[in-house]
Amino acid sequence: MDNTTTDSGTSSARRSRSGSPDLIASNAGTALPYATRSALHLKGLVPSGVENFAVQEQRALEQLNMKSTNLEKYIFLSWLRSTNINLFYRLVLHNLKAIAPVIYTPTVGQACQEYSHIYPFLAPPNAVDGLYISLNEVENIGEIIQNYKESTAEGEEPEITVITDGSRILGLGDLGMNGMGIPVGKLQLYVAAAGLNPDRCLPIVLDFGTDTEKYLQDPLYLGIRQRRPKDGAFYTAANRVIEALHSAFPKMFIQFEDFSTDHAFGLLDHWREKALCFNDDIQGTGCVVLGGFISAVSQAGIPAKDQRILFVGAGSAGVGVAKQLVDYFIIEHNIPEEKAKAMFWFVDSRGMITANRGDKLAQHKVYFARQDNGDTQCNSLEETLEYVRPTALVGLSTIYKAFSEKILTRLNEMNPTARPIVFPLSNPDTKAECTFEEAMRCTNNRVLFASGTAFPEYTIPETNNVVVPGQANNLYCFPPIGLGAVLSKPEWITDTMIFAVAKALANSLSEDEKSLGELYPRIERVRETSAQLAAAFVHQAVREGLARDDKWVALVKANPTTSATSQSPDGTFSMAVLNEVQKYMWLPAENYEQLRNSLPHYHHHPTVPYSGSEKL
Ligand SMILES: NC(=O)c1ccc[n+]([C@@H]2O[C@H](COP(=O)([O-])OP(=O)(O)OC[C@H]3O[C@@H](n4cnc5c(N)ncnc54)[C@H](O)[C@@H]3O)[C@@H](O)[C@H]2O)c1
Ligand SMILES: O=C(O)C[C@H](O)C(=O)O
Ligand SMILES: [Mg+2]
Repeated sequence: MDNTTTDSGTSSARRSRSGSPDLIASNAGTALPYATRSALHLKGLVPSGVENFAVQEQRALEQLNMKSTNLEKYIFLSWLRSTNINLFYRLVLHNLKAIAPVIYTPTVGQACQEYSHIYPFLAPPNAVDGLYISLNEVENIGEIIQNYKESTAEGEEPEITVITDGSRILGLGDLGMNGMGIPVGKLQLYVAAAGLNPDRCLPIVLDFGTDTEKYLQDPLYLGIRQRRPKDGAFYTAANRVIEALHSAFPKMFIQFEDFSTDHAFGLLDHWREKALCFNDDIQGTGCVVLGGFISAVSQAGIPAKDQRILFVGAGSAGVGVAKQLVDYFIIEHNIPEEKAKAMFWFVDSRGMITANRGDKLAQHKVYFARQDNGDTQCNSLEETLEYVRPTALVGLSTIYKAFSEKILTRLNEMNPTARPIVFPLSNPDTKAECTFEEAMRCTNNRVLFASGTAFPEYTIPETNNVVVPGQANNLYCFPPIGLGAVLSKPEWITDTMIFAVAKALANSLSEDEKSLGELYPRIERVRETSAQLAAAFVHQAVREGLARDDKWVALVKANPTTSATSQSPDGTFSMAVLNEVQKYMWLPAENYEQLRNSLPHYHHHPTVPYSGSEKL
């Protein structure tokens, strides 16, 4: 029994994946059938009750609900994922609305801040969470990748990685190595929302130091204790890692996540046509906001061309989103680029962004800098609001309550006929520009609202009507983009592929959601919408002639949708492609036999006989 393991053989437990399926599955624990217990010499070592997975799940839910804080829930769920991944995903999928805020924003933000303090004692070889690549080990990247390969099952190369350097985690700043919680959390959403195989998901943190003194001084901090490298050294090291990953796993989809804005654009520009990659904060956010914005514009009560959109925050997210919206006005409303661009104003920490403001603008801000302001400069959001008189306010500033009640009230007054659009998108909730309740109260409940972190429903006091706020979080988009890319394998990811997904998102609202004026599908339906959005992506990748997977190219060509062109995607897809996408999507096993059959077989390890007829 040299390979006995207490792991379920999953991404978080890769190293222990050597052994027979029964050995690997042995942490099904109380669901282990009697015959298997006997064969594995486990008789008497587990309680005698043999349970089915549904009962186990009930116990897991009970234990989860015993935790009094969300951070405790996060720790419990991490432990469950490391010890029984099948049960973990059953629980997540059956309780997505309640659990998403624990494994994702907002709790994941707190978990990252505490990452070095809550790091579990289950370490390799019993659990491998992902790769921690230190700046001082970059020259040994070949060895690190080799170690990783040895820890995975044969034929289970990663098909997707989320990679960060922890330098801009949500709106919380530079968390250094502690940022690993984000790739781990994003990949859980990949599995839950889009059915990526958890064994083929690879979280990576580039542990390149931190400029946050608190972590450098924290005795429990688990990253390297040095300040971040200068730009040149950063790019040399980051590119070296990505080159090595790309050459080891050429088909792997790479998602850049939560890099500080100064490097986010640089990395994307360098890699976007060289590898199958995308930046979630720039492109994924652009996609999700465009999807909801299309719905908001259609309900606002003024023509799209009359929208005046004020962005608060001009980082990777703000500029990424605004560029997607410009494309939308050009493609969909035939507005020339200069006119479309002129529908946008930006405020950053120094006030309204203008070409003649007197400071040297960062390169990514230049495109949107106003040229038509004459001598007018606005130093604050309040002043800019009065100057622009916007119809829409989009917050990607990381500034908590930047949309004060005064700002929201003025916005409402400025738009007596059109419904104002308010998107406070900064994460987590402690950085959100306003709450749903504030936006509703200050606009006489007229607001078209979506936030980055989910806010509670609001009951209108006068009518007792319950209104559900939208969640404009890239969680609706990165899972289907990744899934569509993994399936169709385009040479690279174009803006029009992202556009197709945004359109599919806008199209995905149910009649019920539409009739209630909602801007996003309900989170409970995210698996369904992910499949649709991935199908739209695959169609577009083939339409653009960039898809490289013959099976998907043939399927799309045999089932084309006629309404779209490669330059003007409309998010449509065929049922044939949708059905195939759905077939690919991973689901946790329903019972022990299914779990066992889904596990890889290894050479040199006998399989313990399993009596399929045994009653569970
Ligand atoms: N909802 C989503 O899906 C989603 C996706 C990506 C990013 N985000 C959020 O967007 C936020 C910003 O991310 P980023 O990568 O663009 O970060 P960033 O730090 O590069 O950008 C922040 C921007 O806000 C500006 N700013 C700072 N203080 C300001 C002030 N007082 N008034 C006006 N502007 C001010 C900065 O000048 C900068 O332009 C984060 O909170 C992140 O969580 C949300
Ligand atoms: O992680 C999220 O919740 C969304 C986004 O990628 C962000 O950086 O805030
Ligand atoms: Mg992010």
